Amino acid sequence: MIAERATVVGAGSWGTAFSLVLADAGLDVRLWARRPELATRITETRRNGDYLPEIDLPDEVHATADVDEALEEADLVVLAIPAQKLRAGLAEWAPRLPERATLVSLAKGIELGTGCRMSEVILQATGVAPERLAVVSGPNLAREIAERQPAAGVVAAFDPDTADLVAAACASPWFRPYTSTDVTGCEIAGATKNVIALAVGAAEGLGLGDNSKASVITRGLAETVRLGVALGADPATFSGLAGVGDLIATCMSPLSRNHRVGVGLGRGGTVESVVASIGQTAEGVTSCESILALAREAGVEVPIVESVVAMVADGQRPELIVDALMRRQRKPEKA
Ligand SMILES: NC(=O)c1ccc[n+]([C@@H]2O[C@H](COP(=O)([O-])OP(=O)(O)OC[C@H]3O[C@@H](n4cnc5c(N)ncnc54)[C@H](O)[C@@H]3O)[C@@H](O)[C@H]2O)c1
Ligand SMILES: O=P(O)(O)OC[C@H](O)CO
Repeated sequence: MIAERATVVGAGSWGTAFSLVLADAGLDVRLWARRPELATRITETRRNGDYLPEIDLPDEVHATADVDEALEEADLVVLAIPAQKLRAGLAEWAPRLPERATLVSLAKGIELGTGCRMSEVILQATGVAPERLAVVSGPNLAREIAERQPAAGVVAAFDPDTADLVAAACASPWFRPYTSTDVTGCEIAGATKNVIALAVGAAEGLGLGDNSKASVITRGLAETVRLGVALGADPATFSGLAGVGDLIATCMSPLSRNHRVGVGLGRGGTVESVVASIGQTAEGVTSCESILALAREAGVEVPIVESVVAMVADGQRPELIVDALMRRQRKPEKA
């Protein structure tokens, strides 16, 4: 089976960029925008002025705010709304999903309150069989993808045939999807790197240099692997595109919203003011608390995640956090 028609739910940065990926791979794409006026503007200008203003969208991308029109004959339904909004959003979409459509999650977060990964939220909210679900992750900053800069990603699914189907639907000369069956690993890596990027951004905002940032990235990877493995992930996933690949992109790029929020906090801004000034989703801000809760439940130490929670949720100053991390008990690196 091949996918011919896709619906992308959510016309933000990544939903818009991914609709272009699918169109370049040869699919007919419906891009659903929550606001009818945005759908109209995209149709009229062939651009999404709110999120990717300089990018011309291919003719195969059709914007709409009508759920039924968006879903008509969809082979793939790609979910590109923020993690904390997904369950509520799916309540509206679930009863209208085409019976055989494959669902694809793009969100990189962990649900607050439940600790659910996005695949778990989707399965619970829609009741679809796990074989009909895939997750796309990797170092995929929306702007660079939309500019068609060459990049690779990972399509993870419980069923290898589903991973192949979705990979075929997004493959192009400039987007190279690899496949995986480690859904848990890709999701934990994708959500946790956002939190590590907040810490790295804060270090940058404090004026610290590359040694400090590389140290946080590397130890952040160590705690991500510990958490992922405790939750059943394959350790190899974390040295792949969804792991170290995305960690590097998000921690180092000024395009990353999580990195930028971290920089703002390091410079002394409040969470509210920094997040408002960016005006887009920075998943680490909300998911840091749910990731910490998951880690505590699994009995895993995640000191950097804990520090980010102290900074984001408890308003602690980043300088104090650096000090606390540096004063931790010495131990073997691999512990
Ligand atoms: N932007 C990227 O580079 C990128 C890359 C890979 C993954 N992601 C992930 O994709 C997800 C979406 O991120 P984004 O960058 O598109 O965010 P964004 O802030 O750019 O856009 C979010 C979109 O979701 C819509 N939305 C918000 N609440 C909604 C609701 N209740 N119901 C329906 N729609 C709602 C918004 O209107 C907006 O169109 C996040 O989990 C993010 O981590 C983003
Ligand atoms: O802009 P961010 O921080 O949400 O990161 C975007 C992507 O997840 C990078 O792969």
